[in-house]
Amino acid sequence: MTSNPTTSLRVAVVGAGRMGADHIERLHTVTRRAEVTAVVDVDEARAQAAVAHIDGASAYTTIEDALAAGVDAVILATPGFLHEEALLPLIERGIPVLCEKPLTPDPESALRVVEAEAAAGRRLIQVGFMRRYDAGYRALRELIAGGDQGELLLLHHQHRNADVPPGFTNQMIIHDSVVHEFDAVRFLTGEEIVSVQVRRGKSTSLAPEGLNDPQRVMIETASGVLADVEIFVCAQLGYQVDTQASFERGVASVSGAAALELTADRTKGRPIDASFETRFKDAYDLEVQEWVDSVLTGEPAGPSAWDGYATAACCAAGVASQESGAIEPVQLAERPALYR
Ligand SMILES: NC(=O)C1=CN([C@@H]2O[C@H](COP(=O)(O)OP(=O)(O)OC[C@H]3O[C@@H](n4cnc5c(N)ncnc54)[C@H](O)[C@@H]3O)[C@@H](O)[C@H]2O)C=CC1
Ligand SMILES: O=C1[C@@H](O)[C@H](O)[C@@H](O)[C@H](O)[C@H]1O
Repeated sequence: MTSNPTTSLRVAVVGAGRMGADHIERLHTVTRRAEVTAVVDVDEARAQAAVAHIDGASAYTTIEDALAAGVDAVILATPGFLHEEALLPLIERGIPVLCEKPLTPDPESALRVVEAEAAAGRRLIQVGFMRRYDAGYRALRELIAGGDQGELLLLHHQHRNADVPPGFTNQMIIHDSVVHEFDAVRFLTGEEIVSVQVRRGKSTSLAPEGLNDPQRVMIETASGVLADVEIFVCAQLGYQVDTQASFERGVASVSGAAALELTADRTKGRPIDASFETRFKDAYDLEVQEWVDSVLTGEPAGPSAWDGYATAACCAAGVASQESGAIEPVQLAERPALYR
């Protein structure tokens, strides 16, 4: 796209499920300089329902049909294992994409996407790591970079979901959920992750068949910062994503609890969010706005396909460690010049 502040980006949202529907609403009601002109879903009724209240938007069952009608950019919100087959043709056609995380679930397919983009010679893909747009995570990153509290030594993450659908597997707990912490650790420290260890302990009886929940993940960065993650996706209590950082001279916390502490009805406390849609609403809004603006100006700025690949490599180490219990090294290919 050429730089023109009055242009309105014609966006196709591919996948009108839970996250796609949230992005469609955001584009329609919050985002400036963009409009939803197409919704693509293999479930035709779902695509039609998603556009019913949006003037000028049409429903499709294939990306090709939507592109033929004229689209400037795509938000890809199909399940992660379907991302590669959608991304490769979009890269070939030079269409910018905001791809929901994970870029792809495994490093081999993620590297194919990176290589295709590097061959195209320009950044077209932004990955939906929305924590990079959260005010708390941004402030923590600045604190770490500024060094006022001394060196960062440890990060502690709690990532709790109320529940997950049947069929959610041990592998998914890593590449659908912990992938956010892999990216957050890389974002906060500015370092690559060198090893991952996962311990599966006692499991809640409330997890779907075949899922160990919670699990404990230990991450080590290139300079030796250790980050631990409690990932607990059937925690019942609501949606909770918090991080504490221990420095040489202090501790800083990122917490979603913005509400007042209230003492009433024999209870003292703060409400927590029910789901990611509310906990990270401001972050998703900013993520999509900055992506739209970067497409319009032709200056990509958000998390890249390389970030998607590097986190997929961490996921592979995590999945290997779920079986071995060992500290598994993260193997990375050479970073193409496009991402340096
Ligand atoms: N950033 C975040 O916090 C979150 C990100 N996500 C990510 O968003 C993506 C979608 O997840 P959900 O919305 O939870 O899944 P979902 O299962 O609710 O929706 C997926 C949709 O894609 C459609 N679909 C499947 N194959 C398709 C194809 N070939 N072409 C077009 N449509 C197709 C399905 O019919 C369905 O409507 C995933 O990558 C997931 O990891 C999901 C939740 C939160
Ligand atoms: O991306 C997300 C979901 O796909 C994932 O399943 C959840 O665990 C995360 O908290 C949410 O942000």
